[in-house]
Amino acid sequence: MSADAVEVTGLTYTYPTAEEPSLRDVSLRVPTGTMCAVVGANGAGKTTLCHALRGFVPNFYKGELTGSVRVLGTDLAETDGDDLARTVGYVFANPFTQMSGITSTVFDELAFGLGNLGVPPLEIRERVEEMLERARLTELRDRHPFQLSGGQQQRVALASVLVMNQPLLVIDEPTSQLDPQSTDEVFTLITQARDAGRTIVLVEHAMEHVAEHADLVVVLDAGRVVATGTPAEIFPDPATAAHGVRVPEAVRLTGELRQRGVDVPGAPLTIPALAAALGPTRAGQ
Ligand SMILES: Nc1ncnc2c1ncn2[C@@H]1O[C@H](COP(=O)(O)OP(=O)(O)OP(=O)(O)O)[C@@H](O)[C@H]1O
Repeated sequence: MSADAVEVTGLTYTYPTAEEPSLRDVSLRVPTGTMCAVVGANGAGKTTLCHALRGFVPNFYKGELTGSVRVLGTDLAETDGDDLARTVGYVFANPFTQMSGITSTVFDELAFGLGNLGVPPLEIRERVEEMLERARLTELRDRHPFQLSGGQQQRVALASVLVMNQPLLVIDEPTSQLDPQSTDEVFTLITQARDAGRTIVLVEHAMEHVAEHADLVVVLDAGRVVATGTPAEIFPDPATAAHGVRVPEAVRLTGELRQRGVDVPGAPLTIPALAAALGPTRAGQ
């Protein structure tokens, strides 16, 4: 297998009803076992890029696509839907879209995809029980998925994909409806998946978490990749905010402190790192 789980080369894509391309000559590589965050302003093309990694673009949405998308070394143009379902797990931004719509409990919702993949019933039970536990969903196991709150549905949607163990996970805004504690928990689950060797492509607006956990950040602006690098390379660069990306609070505060003449060493990305950079005496004053 290639060392890169994702290799996108010269990808340009236009939706059937659109006049302009939503992705323009996009090239990017995501090494296997890493977490890549895709960031950018509204309409930059983040979801469209996610769709391309799962083949929804152009197979479902149609439209015009040039360039290539390779996942785990295979060109998606030569892969059928069943193979892709085994290879790429996809978490939609709207959990309602994710729900199968035919199960009546959270337990069955988590089991649904495994059943479709032909996993034996005993193994399904074990894997679902373990996932419910890890995702702190055990208390909701007998509830109807449509009777849950938006945030609870979002956690169920993520868990129903994580339980399938595909090697590539494409996750579109998994924390948009979550409170801070649930957001932390979701990042724990995602980083555990990465640390277990799975590759993650993530669209996320919680930049503190992106800064702390992502290995790679790709900045999109009007369908183009305008920067790629580590969080430490991307966030302190003034060009990033100029592309409409909200930077972590620590980066903004560092800028303000420096404008006021405070010497902040390094490029802290998180509040604890900023406090540490300021040193025990100053932080304690
Ligand atoms: N089904 C569609 N048909 C036509 N145009 C579309 C379709 N979906 C998205 N677009 C257009 O493609 C561009 C990129 O949209 P996309 O949803 O990928 O951006 P995004 O970065 O995910 O935005 P957001 O942060 O608001 O979710 C936008 O100009 C949007 O209007």
